[in-house]
Amino acid sequence: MNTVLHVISDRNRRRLPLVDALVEAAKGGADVIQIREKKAPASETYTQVKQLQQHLATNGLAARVYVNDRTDIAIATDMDGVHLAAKSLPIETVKALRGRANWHGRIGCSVHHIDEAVQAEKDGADYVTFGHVFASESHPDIPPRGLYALRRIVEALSIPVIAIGGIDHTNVGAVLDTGCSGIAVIGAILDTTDPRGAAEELKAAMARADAHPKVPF
Ligand SMILES: Cc1ncc(COP(=O)(O)OP(=O)(O)O)c(N)n1
Ligand SMILES: Cc1ncsc1CCOP(=O)(O)O
Ligand SMILES: [Mg+2]
Repeated sequence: MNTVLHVISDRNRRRLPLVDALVEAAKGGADVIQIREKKAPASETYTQVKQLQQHLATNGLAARVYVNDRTDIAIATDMDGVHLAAKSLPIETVKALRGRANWHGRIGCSVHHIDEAVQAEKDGADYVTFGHVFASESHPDIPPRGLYALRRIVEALSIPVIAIGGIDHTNVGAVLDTGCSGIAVIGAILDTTDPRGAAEELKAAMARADAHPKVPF
């Protein structure tokens, strides 16, 4: 069964212009591209999403596009999903908005502990992301939470669990061995001058892992 690769944008951790880097990642096999620009005004994120959607369509790329936090932009641009962070609207509220807008995107959220993960599933999240699993440049002051904690969350939940934090082609096999449904990365793809090659390398390592995700993403 396939596991998925999410690539998350970070304007401070990329070598190429951001949209170009994300399109290259999609060419290399990224399944989901998430626009995560916490400090950008709505109009800027909206424009970035539109550009990315257009470039993916022009290149015939099937990668799905998600946005971090901004349910309004997800609905306005008919995105494939929204990823809710700790300070985002509550899951139940976003589900209600989804229904009212007749939008069909998925709603995921970040969790940092098993209790939060169980609660997110109860609240109706379509998937959760747990991390950071390994040391990550994004969280230099917080100790990594590790593979054991990831495995416990996978075992406890019936929705897909995506792993994040410090994941690359050298350790992705151990991550997928937990039964999680996929991975999310920034540095392994964006912090390179060849995001396409890096995505291909990571997808090849994922394929070699012969993973058996508990649930498909
Ligand atoms: C797929 C995916 N997983 C995790 C994150 C991290 O979310 P973040 O915006 O950092 O959320 P909080 O840590 O603030 O709760 C993500 N963006 N995407
Ligand atoms: C946003 C986020 N949340 C937990 S770890 C992380 C950063 C992931 O980046 P990298 O893949 O470079 O460790
Ligand atoms: Mg975070």
